[in-house]
Amino acid sequence: MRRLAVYLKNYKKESILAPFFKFLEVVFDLLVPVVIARMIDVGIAGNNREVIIQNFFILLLMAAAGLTVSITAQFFAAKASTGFAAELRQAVFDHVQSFSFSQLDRLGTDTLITRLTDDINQVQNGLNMGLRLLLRSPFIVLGSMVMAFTVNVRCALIFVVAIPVLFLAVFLIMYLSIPLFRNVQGKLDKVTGLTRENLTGVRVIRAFCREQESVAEFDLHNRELTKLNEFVGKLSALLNPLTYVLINLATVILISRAGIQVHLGNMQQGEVVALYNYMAQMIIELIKLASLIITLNKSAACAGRVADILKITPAMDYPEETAAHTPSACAVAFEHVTFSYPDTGAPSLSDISFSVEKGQTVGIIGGTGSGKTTLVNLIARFYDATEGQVLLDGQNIRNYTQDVLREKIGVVPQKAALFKGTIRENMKWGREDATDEEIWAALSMAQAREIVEKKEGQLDFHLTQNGKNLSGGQRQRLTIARALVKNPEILILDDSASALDFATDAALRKALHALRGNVTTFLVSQRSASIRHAEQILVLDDGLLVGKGTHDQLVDSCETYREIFFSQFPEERTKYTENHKAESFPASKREGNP
Ligand SMILES: Nc1ncnc2c1ncn2[C@@H]1O[C@H](COP(=O)(O)OP(=O)(O)OP(=O)(O)O)[C@@H](O)[C@H]1O
Repeated sequence: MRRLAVYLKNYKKESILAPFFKFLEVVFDLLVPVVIARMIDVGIAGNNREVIIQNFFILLLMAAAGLTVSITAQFFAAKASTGFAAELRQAVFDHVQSFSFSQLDRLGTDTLITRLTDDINQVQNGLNMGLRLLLRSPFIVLGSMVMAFTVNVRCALIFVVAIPVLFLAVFLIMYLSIPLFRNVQGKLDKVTGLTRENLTGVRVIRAFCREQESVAEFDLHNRELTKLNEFVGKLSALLNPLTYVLINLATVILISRAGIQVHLGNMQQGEVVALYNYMAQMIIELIKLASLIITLNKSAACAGRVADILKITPAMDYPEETAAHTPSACAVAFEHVTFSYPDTGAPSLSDISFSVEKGQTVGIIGGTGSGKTTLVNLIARFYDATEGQVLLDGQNIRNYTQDVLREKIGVVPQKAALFKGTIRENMKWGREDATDEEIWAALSMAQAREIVEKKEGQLDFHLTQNGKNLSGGQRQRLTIARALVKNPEILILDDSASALDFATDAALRKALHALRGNVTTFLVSQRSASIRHAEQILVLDDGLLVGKGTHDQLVDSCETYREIFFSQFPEERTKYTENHKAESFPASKREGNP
């Protein structure tokens, strides 16, 4: 909680004024029984009309004043809590942005969504209630006791016993339910995760007729959440009957004691009514306090979860300034790089070494899960190598500031991600000050010009969330264009042409070829045709670099490459086998010549 308090610093005034006005309301509330007692004992008992009317107007005035201060307190509490929640949400969101991919993988998106939304809402709710009621209820309870002493000391002693017993009951329930609220939020993470997965994959679910299984799984987790919520709810609900029983017991004792005192002539009826009123106020306040404590419990559990996120220090640190270095002819080099994803056993890349000259086009090929994406992710420093080092322009990648690094590298990820907004806005993610001409040039190069020209409003065409109003191939071409707008020194296309037809893929490669000299390009692909003409091809197999060289060199020397290539070009296998035979058994040998 203390970690979160800093986000309240801009709302100090509101955080003080809200309980202050609530305190004024308490004062008015505590004076009401005294005025009523005077009305009864002086006005009614003495048949004094003037006193009755006078006190009636005093009560009206006190009610109006009470209402005004109550609304004012509500206003300040709402202002402080909504402002606090907005700042906290922003801070958590900003903090999450600084997490490394490993940290994001480990935490998972679902829990981050719950913490940024539901958890922060619960904290906001708790703060709002806390500012208004946390002081009011104890004020009223203790104030009632003090006022009871001013009315009759003997009877007031009942309050002295009743109040600690009541507080003990409230504390006990609180102690039992706090840890359970954390579990509830954990289960909510699971339900959020399932909701997200099922809604984003709804088409696949329907295509595979998995609706029933999805519903059953959701049902199971939803029921678990409900069960736990019910249990916590029942535990919390105990609070009301428990406080009622205790307070009613105290009331019975109070009335029987006070009745005797009135009978003996030591007390007046109005004073008994006042004492009863104080007891009634206590009941109401304790009930409010009980529900406040439930809300505060929930809110404390959620605040803890939010604070846990803020506590995480970003695993990836960047220097303040990029270290000075002499430019190298080598754009990218890997020196004995090994990489393991967090919490996984075997490394996804083992002892990888290669170097790439500036302006070269590098093809990366290998089977599914062989480590292609992992390798290019290390070039963009989405992850840090577990062992060995990655060099950019002859300098360790860790010595670059984040901005310099991001400026140097343009990445087109495997999954084309576009954002809600116009095409122009999406293209400008590459470079904020890109002109329309530059955007069109990038679109042409990415074979996306025609797509945009056909759309209403062209660059002003509105993309829906995730670019869902485009086809998969169209989205891919736009993401390639976005990376090209950036004009990076190193361009990484991670299987970015997989949804393109062969002709478009070939045209794209031709256009990228024209970039040579300026840009070092990494082309990850499962298609041999896409990388065949690269100056250097890296062949991965199960995290190992099993071949590097040109296409011809690899066909001769690398079994894995040969297999991939021949599986896609079977006619080449026949040619290769024949040539190979011819080399092994030259014509002279076959004819039996020496
Ligand atoms: N975020 C992750 N956490 C844990 N393991 C991962 C993660 N991403 C990939 N892996 C594992 O690392 C290995 C290499 O994965 P990678 O995505 O680099 O393969 P790839 O060659 O790009 O595959 P594909 O051609 O299918 O895209 C795989 O065994 C995969 O299961």
